Amino acid sequence: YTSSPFVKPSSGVASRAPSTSLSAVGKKDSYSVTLLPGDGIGPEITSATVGALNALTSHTSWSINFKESLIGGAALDATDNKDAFPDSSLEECRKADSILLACIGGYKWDNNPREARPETGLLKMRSEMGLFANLRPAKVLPQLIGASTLKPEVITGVDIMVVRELTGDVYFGTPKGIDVVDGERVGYNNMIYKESEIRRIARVAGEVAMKRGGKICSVEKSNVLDVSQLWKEVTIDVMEKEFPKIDLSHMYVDNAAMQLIRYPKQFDTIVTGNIFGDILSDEASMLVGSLGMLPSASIGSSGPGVFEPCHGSAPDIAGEDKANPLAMILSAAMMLRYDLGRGEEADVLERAVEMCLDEGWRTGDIKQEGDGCTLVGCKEMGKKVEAAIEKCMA
Ligand SMILES: NC(=O)c1ccc[n+]([C@@H]2O[C@H](COP(=O)([O-])OP(=O)(O)OC[C@H]3O[C@@H](n4cnc5c(N)ncnc54)[C@H](O)[C@@H]3O)[C@@H](O)[C@H]2O)c1
Ligand SMILES: CC(C)[C@H](C(=O)O)[C@@H](O)C(=O)O
Ligand SMILES: [Mg+2]
Repeated sequence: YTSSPFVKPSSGVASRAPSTSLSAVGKKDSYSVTLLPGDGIGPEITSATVGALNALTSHTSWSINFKESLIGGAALDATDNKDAFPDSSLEECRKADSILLACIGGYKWDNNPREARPETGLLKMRSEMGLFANLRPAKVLPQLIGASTLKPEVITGVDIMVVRELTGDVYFGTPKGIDVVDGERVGYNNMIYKESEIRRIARVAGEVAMKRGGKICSVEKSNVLDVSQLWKEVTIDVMEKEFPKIDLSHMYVDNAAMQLIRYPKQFDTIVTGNIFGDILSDEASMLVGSLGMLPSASIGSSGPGVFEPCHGSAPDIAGEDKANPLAMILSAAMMLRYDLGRGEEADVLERAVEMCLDEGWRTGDIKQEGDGCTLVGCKEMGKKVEAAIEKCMA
């Protein structure tokens, strides 16, 4: 399709996200994809994404078979609040070629005990499936320059890949809990990284950066934290021995949070731990214009990857047909490229998203007053993407 005059080479969000040697199942005639719609806006954006993928595969010789599974609050509701990621879902995920996840969480489950929270299901999935690397590209599209709260000259041309470690850090460290000590409650979590965990995420960052600008900024807090000191030492060692061409720099996370706003163009690839990556990637979404535009790929050293927007279940707009489905659709493009070995079709999907933006369709999160664009809902945005795909494939 890239030979079609209509399909310009994509400059899309995920297209600068190079495939790594991780996860890919490669080309097949028929792929099985497990869908995890989850909670809140999840079912709405999933439906738009499946519509876009079906529009795409109606023109290809290969197909995708979708099977839905439960995660998050939806799984808690179905299991009498027992499990936010039941074994049946894990099995479905393990045997699929790839997995598309929307988002989890919501007010209804916010007061559940930790083990019965939707978030616990998401963490269980990442951990059980060994998805230690989370790639979160933040590429500013020219069509959305006005959607950011930052000045155009600060964000034009920004193209950052956040490589976030996903199965370690305070998220998983033990001991953890809330105990009573000396008559008062004390809450604690443990920020912990093994050398091997740092080494493998540094390797992913090296691989990713070699296919991008060749520059890595490792973000930590080694001026204060021992775990960050180890992070820094191991990262330096990996780059010196395995990626000598990489231009490696180091930044404390507090400074990085500031620099991302001050001069984001200084960054190419950022490698960082789980909690810092979580925070910095949400921050980076405002360079792009909206959290509703940020896709991600969660991958491990083998088995299927999970492709998921960076945002949550947006309970404030759930069920109102207001959600932006583009982050999930762009996550599907990452799935095509990384897991399914279908880079050309991933280009088409990204190009279709850009065409919709060129045509002026905007969900509320990316609509500006006086921008001359047309406000659409989640469903309609999905249909516009489908129509753009038809034009691309014609
Ligand atoms: N990966 C995930 O599933 C994930 C990620 C983050 C938060 N969460 C969960 O989601 C719930 C809500 O968390 P939160 O409010 O802090 O974060 P959120 O990402 O759900 O929402 C933050 C803000 O961004 C908006 N937003 C997010 N995605 C959008 C989209 N696609 N289109 C338009 N607007 C969008 C929301 O309306 C809200 O105003 C919590 O239960 C949280 O734990 C889940
Ligand atoms: C919901 C939560 C567990 C999750 C995280 O912290 O990783 C979310 O914020 C994300 O970014 O995917
Ligand atoms: Mg987050």
